[in-house]
Amino acid sequence: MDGGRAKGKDQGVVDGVAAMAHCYQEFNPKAYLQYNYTPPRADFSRADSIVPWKLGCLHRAFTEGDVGGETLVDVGSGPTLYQVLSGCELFGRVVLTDFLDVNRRELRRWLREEEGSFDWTPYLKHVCKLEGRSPSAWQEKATRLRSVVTEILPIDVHQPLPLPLGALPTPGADCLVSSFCLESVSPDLASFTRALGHMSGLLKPGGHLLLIGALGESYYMAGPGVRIPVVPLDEAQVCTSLRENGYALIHLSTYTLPPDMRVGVDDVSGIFFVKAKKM
Ligand SMILES: C[S@@+](CC[C@H](N)C(=O)[O-])C[C@H]1O[C@@H](n2cnc3c(N)ncnc32)[C@H](O)[C@@H]1O
Ligand SMILES: O=[N+]([O-])c1ccc2c(c1)CN[C@@H](CO)C2
Repeated sequence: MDGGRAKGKDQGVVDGVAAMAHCYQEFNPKAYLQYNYTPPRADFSRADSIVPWKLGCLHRAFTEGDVGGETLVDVGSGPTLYQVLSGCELFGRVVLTDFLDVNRRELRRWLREEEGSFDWTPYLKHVCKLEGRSPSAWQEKATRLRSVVTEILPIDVHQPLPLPLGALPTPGADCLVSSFCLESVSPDLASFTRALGHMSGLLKPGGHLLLIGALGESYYMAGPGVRIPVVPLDEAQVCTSLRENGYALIHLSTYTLPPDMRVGVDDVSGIFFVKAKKM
Protein backbone atom coordinates (compact mmCIF):
# COMPACT_ATOMS: atom_id res chain seq x y z
CA MET A 1 0.00 0.00 0.00
CA ASP A 2 1.32 3.48 -0.81
CA GLY A 3 -0.10 6.36 1.23
CA GLY A 4 -3.06 4.22 2.27
CA ARG A 5 -4.15 3.57 -1.36
CA ALA A 6 -3.93 0.15 -2.89
CA LYS A 7 -1.54 0.40 -5.83
CA GLY A 8 -3.38 0.00 -9.14
CA LYS A 9 -2.25 -2.62 -11.67
CA ASP A 10 -0.77 0.16 -13.80
CA GLN A 11 1.35 1.42 -10.95
CA GLY A 12 2.60 -2.10 -10.37
CA VAL A 13 3.60 -2.32 -14.03
CA VAL A 14 5.43 1.01 -13.84
CA ASP A 15 7.26 -0.06 -10.69
CA GLY A 16 8.29 -3.43 -12.18
CA VAL A 17 9.65 -1.86 -15.36
CA ALA A 18 11.45 0.85 -13.40
CA ALA A 19 13.05 -1.81 -11.19
CA MET A 20 14.33 -3.62 -14.30
CA ALA A 21 15.75 -0.39 -15.70
CA HIS A 22 17.52 0.16 -12.38
CA CYS A 23 19.11 -3.32 -12.56
CA TYR A 24 20.53 -2.50 -15.97
CA GLN A 25 22.44 0.54 -14.75
CA GLU A 26 25.18 -1.86 -13.60
CA PHE A 27 25.30 -3.89 -16.84
CA ASN A 28 28.95 -4.57 -17.77
CA PRO A 29 29.37 -5.20 -21.52
CA LYS A 30 32.90 -6.63 -21.29
CA ALA A 31 31.93 -9.06 -18.53
CA TYR A 32 28.75 -10.05 -20.37
CA LEU A 33 30.73 -10.80 -23.52
CA GLN A 34 33.29 -12.78 -21.53
CA TYR A 35 30.59 -14.84 -19.75
CA ASN A 36 28.59 -15.74 -22.85
CA TYR A 37 30.61 -15.21 -26.02
CA THR A 38 33.90 -16.98 -25.30
CA PRO A 39 34.45 -20.74 -24.85
CA PRO A 40 32.85 -22.99 -23.80
CA ARG A 41 29.60 -21.27 -24.84
CA ALA A 42 31.30 -19.98 -28.00
CA ASP A 43 33.53 -22.91 -28.94
CA PHE A 44 33.50 -23.33 -32.72
CA SER A 45 35.28 -26.66 -32.47
CA ARG A 46 32.33 -28.18 -30.58
CA ALA A 47 29.13 -29.18 -32.39
CA ASP A 48 27.25 -28.93 -29.09
CA SER A 49 28.40 -25.40 -28.17
CA ILE A 50 25.60 -22.83 -27.82
CA VAL A 51 26.84 -20.11 -30.11
CA PRO A 52 27.40 -22.35 -33.18
CA TRP A 53 23.85 -23.63 -32.64
CA LYS A 54 22.47 -20.07 -32.61
CA LEU A 55 24.47 -19.07 -35.68
CA GLY A 56 23.25 -22.19 -37.52
CA CYS A 57 19.62 -21.35 -36.70
CA LEU A 58 20.07 -17.76 -37.90
CA HIS A 59 21.85 -18.86 -41.08
CA ARG A 60 19.09 -21.29 -42.03
CA ALA A 61 16.32 -18.83 -41.18
CA PHE A 62 17.85 -16.06 -43.30
CA THR A 63 18.68 -18.28 -46.28
CA GLU A 64 15.44 -20.25 -46.81
CA GLY A 65 14.31 -17.71 -49.41
CA ASP A 66 11.23 -16.25 -47.66
CA VAL A 67 13.03 -13.48 -45.71
CA GLY A 68 14.14 -10.28 -47.40
CA GLY A 69 13.57 -6.60 -48.04
CA GLU A 70 15.41 -3.41 -47.21
CA THR A 71 15.45 -3.01 -43.43
CA LEU A 72 16.48 -5.42 -40.66
CA VAL A 73 16.22 -4.28 -37.04
CA ASP A 74 17.91 -6.04 -34.12
CA VAL A 75 16.04 -5.35 -30.87
CA GLY A 76 18.11 -5.18 -27.71
CA SER A 77 21.45 -5.84 -29.43
CA GLY A 78 23.47 -5.40 -26.27
CA PRO A 79 27.21 -5.39 -27.07
CA THR A 80 26.81 -8.21 -29.63
CA LEU A 81 26.71 -8.40 -33.42
CA TYR A 82 26.40 -12.14 -34.10
CA GLN A 83 22.65 -11.76 -34.54
CA VAL A 84 23.07 -10.00 -37.91
CA LEU A 85 26.06 -11.78 -39.43
CA SER A 86 23.82 -13.79 -41.76
CA GLY A 87 21.13 -11.14 -42.21
CA CYS A 88 23.61 -8.45 -43.24
CA GLU A 89 23.95 -10.17 -46.64
CA LEU A 90 20.21 -9.76 -47.35
CA PHE A 91 19.41 -6.23 -46.20
CA GLY A 92 20.69 -2.85 -47.33
CA ARG A 93 19.91 -1.29 -43.95
CA VAL A 94 20.62 -2.95 -40.60
CA VAL A 95 19.59 -1.06 -37.46
CA LEU A 96 21.10 -2.10 -34.15
CA THR A 97 19.42 -0.98 -30.94
CA ASP A 98 19.94 -1.05 -27.21
CA PHE A 99 18.61 0.49 -24.01
CA LEU A 100 22.07 1.35 -22.69
CA ASP A 101 24.59 3.78 -24.05
CA VAL A 102 27.45 1.56 -22.82
CA ASN A 103 26.27 -1.14 -25.22
CA ARG A 104 25.70 1.22 -28.12
CA ARG A 105 29.24 2.52 -27.57
CA GLU A 106 30.63 -1.03 -27.55
CA LEU A 107 28.96 -1.72 -30.90
CA ARG A 108 30.31 1.53 -32.37
CA ARG A 109 33.80 0.56 -31.17
CA TRP A 110 33.78 -2.51 -33.39
CA LEU A 111 32.07 -0.82 -36.31
CA ARG A 112 34.66 1.97 -36.27
CA GLU A 113 37.52 -0.57 -35.84
CA GLU A 114 38.60 1.13 -32.63
CA GLU A 115 41.04 -0.26 -30.10
CA GLY A 116 39.68 -2.61 -27.45
CA SER A 117 36.61 -3.79 -29.36
CA PHE A 118 35.48 -7.41 -28.99
CA ASP A 119 36.99 -9.78 -31.59
CA TRP A 120 34.13 -11.11 -33.73
CA THR A 121 36.54 -12.73 -36.23
CA PRO A 122 35.82 -16.36 -35.20
CA TYR A 123 32.08 -15.61 -35.62
CA LEU A 124 32.61 -14.04 -39.03
CA LYS A 125 34.68 -17.03 -40.14
CA HIS A 126 32.09 -19.51 -38.85
CA VAL A 127 29.23 -17.81 -40.67
CA CYS A 128 31.29 -17.65 -43.88
CA LYS A 129 31.78 -21.41 -43.58
CA LEU A 130 28.01 -21.88 -43.11
CA GLU A 131 27.54 -19.87 -46.31
CA GLY A 132 29.90 -22.17 -48.22
CA ARG A 133 32.51 -19.44 -48.48
CA SER A 134 36.16 -19.68 -47.55
CA PRO A 135 36.74 -18.60 -43.95
CA SER A 136 39.19 -16.07 -45.45
CA ALA A 137 36.10 -14.24 -46.76
CA TRP A 138 35.52 -13.04 -43.18
CA GLN A 139 37.02 -9.65 -44.00
CA GLU A 140 34.56 -9.21 -46.86
CA LYS A 141 31.73 -10.03 -44.45
CA ALA A 142 33.10 -7.56 -41.91
CA THR A 143 33.20 -4.89 -44.63
CA ARG A 144 29.66 -5.76 -45.69
CA LEU A 145 28.41 -5.56 -42.11
CA ARG A 146 30.08 -2.21 -41.53
CA SER A 147 28.57 -0.91 -44.77
CA VAL A 148 24.94 -1.84 -43.97
CA VAL A 149 24.74 -1.00 -40.27
CA THR A 150 23.32 2.49 -40.72
CA GLU A 151 22.18 3.30 -37.17
CA ILE A 152 22.69 2.25 -33.55
CA LEU A 153 19.59 3.58 -31.77
CA PRO A 154 18.26 3.74 -28.22
CA ILE A 155 15.26 1.47 -27.64
CA ASP A 156 12.80 0.65 -24.85
CA VAL A 157 10.50 -2.29 -25.51
CA HIS A 158 8.28 -1.26 -22.60
CA GLN A 159 7.23 1.83 -24.53
CA PRO A 160 4.38 1.46 -27.07
CA LEU A 161 6.76 3.18 -29.50
CA PRO A 162 10.09 1.53 -28.63
CA LEU A 163 12.18 3.59 -31.09
CA PRO A 164 12.48 7.35 -31.68
CA LEU A 165 9.74 8.65 -33.99
CA GLY A 166 10.69 8.47 -37.66
CA ALA A 167 13.45 5.93 -37.05
CA LEU A 168 11.86 3.45 -39.45
CA PRO A 169 9.98 3.80 -42.73
CA THR A 170 6.19 3.92 -42.27
CA PRO A 171 5.26 0.31 -43.02
CA GLY A 172 7.95 -0.81 -40.57
CA ALA A 173 10.98 -3.04 -40.82
CA ASP A 174 10.98 -6.00 -43.20
CA CYS A 175 12.49 -8.24 -40.52
CA LEU A 176 13.16 -8.14 -36.78
CA VAL A 177 15.71 -10.17 -34.92
CA SER A 178 15.98 -10.17 -31.15
CA SER A 179 17.94 -12.37 -28.80
CA PHE A 180 17.77 -12.76 -25.01
CA CYS A 181 16.06 -9.40 -24.68
CA LEU A 182 12.36 -9.57 -23.82
CA GLU A 183 12.54 -12.17 -21.05
CA SER A 184 15.59 -10.52 -19.48
CA VAL A 185 14.13 -7.01 -19.37
CA SER A 186 10.55 -7.81 -18.26
CA PRO A 187 9.41 -8.18 -14.65
CA ASP A 188 6.83 -10.88 -15.49
CA LEU A 189 5.17 -12.84 -18.29
CA ALA A 190 2.45 -10.27 -18.92
CA SER A 191 5.13 -7.62 -19.38
CA PHE A 192 7.07 -9.94 -21.71
CA THR A 193 3.95 -10.36 -23.86
CA ARG A 194 3.24 -6.62 -23.89
CA ALA A 195 6.85 -5.89 -24.85
CA LEU A 196 6.59 -8.40 -27.70
CA GLY A 197 3.56 -6.44 -28.88
CA HIS A 198 5.43 -3.14 -28.74
CA MET A 199 8.34 -4.66 -30.62
CA SER A 200 5.97 -6.06 -33.24
CA GLY A 201 4.75 -2.55 -33.95
CA LEU A 202 8.18 -2.02 -35.54
CA LEU A 203 7.54 -4.81 -38.09
CA LYS A 204 5.49 -4.50 -41.25
CA PRO A 205 2.58 -6.92 -41.75
CA GLY A 206 3.95 -10.01 -43.48
CA GLY A 207 7.40 -9.32 -42.06
CA HIS A 208 9.43 -11.94 -40.26
CA LEU A 209 10.52 -12.18 -36.62
CA LEU A 210 13.56 -14.23 -35.60
CA LEU A 211 13.47 -14.56 -31.80
CA ILE A 212 16.10 -16.24 -29.65
CA GLY A 213 15.55 -16.56 -25.93
CA ALA A 214 16.22 -18.34 -22.66
CA LEU A 215 14.08 -21.18 -21.35
CA GLY A 216 13.71 -21.77 -17.62
CA GLU A 217 16.03 -18.93 -16.69
CA SER A 218 15.34 -16.89 -13.54
CA TYR A 219 18.49 -14.75 -13.42
CA TYR A 220 21.75 -13.99 -15.15
CA MET A 221 24.95 -12.21 -14.18
CA ALA A 222 25.75 -9.09 -16.18
CA GLY A 223 29.00 -8.40 -14.37
CA PRO A 224 30.63 -9.20 -11.04
CA GLY A 225 27.81 -8.98 -8.48
CA VAL A 226 25.33 -7.72 -11.11
CA ARG A 227 22.43 -10.17 -10.94
CA ILE A 228 19.51 -9.49 -13.28
CA PRO A 229 16.17 -11.26 -12.84
CA VAL A 230 14.67 -13.05 -15.86
CA VAL A 231 11.14 -14.25 -16.59
CA PRO A 232 11.41 -18.05 -16.62
CA LEU A 233 9.73 -19.16 -19.88
CA ASP A 234 8.69 -22.47 -21.34
CA GLU A 235 7.97 -23.19 -25.00
CA ALA A 236 4.18 -23.08 -24.54
CA GLN A 237 4.36 -19.58 -23.03
CA VAL A 238 6.52 -18.36 -25.90
CA CYS A 239 4.06 -19.77 -28.45
CA THR A 240 1.08 -18.25 -26.61
CA SER A 241 2.73 -14.81 -26.50
CA LEU A 242 3.48 -15.01 -30.21
CA ARG A 243 -0.09 -16.02 -31.02
CA GLU A 244 -1.54 -13.27 -28.81
CA ASN A 245 0.55 -10.78 -30.77
CA GLY A 246 -0.65 -11.90 -34.18
CA TYR A 247 2.26 -14.09 -35.27
CA ALA A 248 2.07 -17.28 -37.27
CA LEU A 249 4.78 -19.65 -36.07
CA ILE A 250 6.93 -20.94 -38.94
CA HIS A 251 9.59 -22.79 -36.93
CA LEU A 252 10.57 -23.42 -33.32
CA SER A 253 13.69 -25.28 -32.28
CA THR A 254 15.27 -25.67 -28.87
CA TYR A 255 18.70 -26.39 -27.44
CA THR A 256 19.24 -28.02 -24.05
CA LEU A 257 22.42 -26.98 -22.27
CA PRO A 258 24.88 -29.80 -21.59
CA PRO A 259 26.33 -29.68 -18.07
CA ASP A 260 29.60 -28.01 -19.10
CA MET A 261 27.72 -25.12 -20.72
CA ARG A 262 26.28 -24.28 -17.32
CA VAL A 263 29.11 -22.03 -16.25
CA GLY A 264 27.62 -20.30 -13.23
CA VAL A 265 26.62 -17.01 -14.87
CA ASP A 266 22.91 -17.85 -15.06
CA ASP A 267 20.49 -20.73 -14.46
CA VAL A 268 19.31 -21.07 -18.06
CA SER A 269 18.31 -24.62 -18.95
CA GLY A 270 17.59 -24.23 -22.64
CA ILE A 271 17.48 -21.84 -25.57
CA PHE A 272 14.64 -21.39 -28.07
CA PHE A 273 14.83 -20.22 -31.65
CA VAL A 274 11.63 -18.98 -33.28
CA LYS A 275 10.93 -17.95 -36.86
CA ALA A 276 7.51 -16.36 -37.17
CA LYS A 277 5.56 -14.20 -39.58
CA LYS A 278 3.48 -11.14 -38.60
CA MET A 279 -0.01 -11.70 -39.99
C1 LIG B 1 20.68 -10.35 -22.10
S1 LIG B 1 21.09 -8.92 -23.00
C2 LIG B 1 20.96 -9.50 -24.72
C3 LIG B 1 22.06 -8.98 -25.57
C4 LIG B 1 22.18 -9.60 -26.94
N1 LIG B 1 20.97 -9.41 -27.75
C5 LIG B 1 22.56 -11.08 -26.92
O1 LIG B 1 22.03 -11.81 -27.75
O2 LIG B 1 23.38 -11.46 -26.12
C6 LIG B 1 19.63 -7.94 -22.86
C7 LIG B 1 19.76 -6.57 -23.47
O3 LIG B 1 18.52 -5.85 -23.34
C8 LIG B 1 18.82 -4.47 -23.13
N2 LIG B 1 17.65 -3.84 -22.48
C9 LIG B 1 17.47 -3.59 -21.16
N3 LIG B 1 16.29 -2.99 -20.96
C10 LIG B 1 15.70 -2.86 -22.18
C11 LIG B 1 14.49 -2.29 -22.64
N4 LIG B 1 13.60 -1.76 -21.78
N5 LIG B 1 14.22 -2.31 -23.96
C12 LIG B 1 15.11 -2.86 -24.83
N6 LIG B 1 16.30 -3.42 -24.48
C13 LIG B 1 16.57 -3.40 -23.15
C14 LIG B 1 20.04 -4.48 -22.25
O4 LIG B 1 20.72 -3.25 -22.30
C15 LIG B 1 20.83 -5.67 -22.84
O5 LIG B 1 21.73 -5.24 -23.82
O1 LIG C 1 24.96 -19.37 -24.17
N1 LIG C 1 24.76 -18.31 -24.78
O2 LIG C 1 25.12 -18.10 -25.97
C1 LIG C 1 24.03 -17.28 -24.11
C2 LIG C 1 24.13 -15.99 -24.58
C3 LIG C 1 23.46 -14.98 -23.91
C4 LIG C 1 22.69 -15.26 -22.79
C5 LIG C 1 22.58 -16.58 -22.33
C6 LIG C 1 23.26 -17.60 -23.00
C7 LIG C 1 21.72 -16.91 -21.17
N2 LIG C 1 21.35 -15.74 -20.39
C8 LIG C 1 20.90 -14.66 -21.23
C9 LIG C 1 20.33 -13.52 -20.40
O3 LIG C 1 19.00 -13.77 -20.18
C10 LIG C 1 22.00 -14.15 -22.10
